[in-house]
Amino acid sequence: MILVQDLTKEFTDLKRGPVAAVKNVSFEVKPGEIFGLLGPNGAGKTTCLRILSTVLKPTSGQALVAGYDVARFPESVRANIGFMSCNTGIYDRMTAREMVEYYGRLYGIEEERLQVRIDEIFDTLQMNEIRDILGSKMSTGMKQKVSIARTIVHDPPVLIFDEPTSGLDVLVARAVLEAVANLRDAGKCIIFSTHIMREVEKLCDRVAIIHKGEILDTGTVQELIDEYNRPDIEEVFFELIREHKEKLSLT
Ligand SMILES: Nc1ncnc2c1ncn2[C@@H]1O[C@H](COP(=O)(O)OP(=O)(O)OP(=O)(O)O)[C@@H](O)[C@H]1O
Repeated sequence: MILVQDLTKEFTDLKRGPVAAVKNVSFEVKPGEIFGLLGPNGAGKTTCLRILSTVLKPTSGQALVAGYDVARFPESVRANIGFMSCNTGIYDRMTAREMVEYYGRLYGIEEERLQVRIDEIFDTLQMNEIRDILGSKMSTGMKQKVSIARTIVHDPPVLIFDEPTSGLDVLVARAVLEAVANLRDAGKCIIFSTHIMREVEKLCDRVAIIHKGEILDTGTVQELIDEYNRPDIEEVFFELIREHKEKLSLT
């Protein structure tokens, strides 16, 4: 469903010169799987997800999403993905239902089907009590539910979540994680970036640890714990980053 091979993205930064935000990254994500990208600030997670969602073009390498090459068939890729970050916008002057309808229409969903789909989503995400509330009157939790609803309104097979719980309180974050897990159980192919170890432990079927644009290792949480003989994923993470920093300082 997602196949990334040797993906590299370089930016030209006025102060720092050329910056390789993503370096020869490769991984695969299957339907019914949540693949985590775990990395500190500036690791390259957002750049990688922006390439997958066709906002940025790769400098080299290849990424296939739902069978389409992101550089050659961006429109087909966009029809097959839903993208959500922590600051996915909510319009103040629209109600929850109007917002989800608006995005459904942008995706060209035929009206009758759209209404059925929205009823279905509002039931599953338990949003019926907020359907007529305006964006300006919503709590953060309500806004996040609307963001998830608009991300999945066209029922895409691939979902991309870029730190979706950033800045949320524990209750709202938990509801978001539950919604993501339910989408996985419904067979979606999900990529999920985070710097929160607990989210990886609870949610991700496999995880790639990323630092300075490079994937340092990939596996299930248990595989990584066993491979590095550490008590938990946090310790694996710090060990890998320490080794990588050491390696970079020698080159
Ligand atoms: N448009 C740009 N121009 C120049 N450098 C950029 C640009 N976008 C990102 N970078 C650099 O690329 C690197 C990776 O950034 P990216 O935003 O992908 O990291 P991240 O893992 O998502 O971190 P964060 O959690 O802070 O968002 C950083 O060094 C960043 O400064």
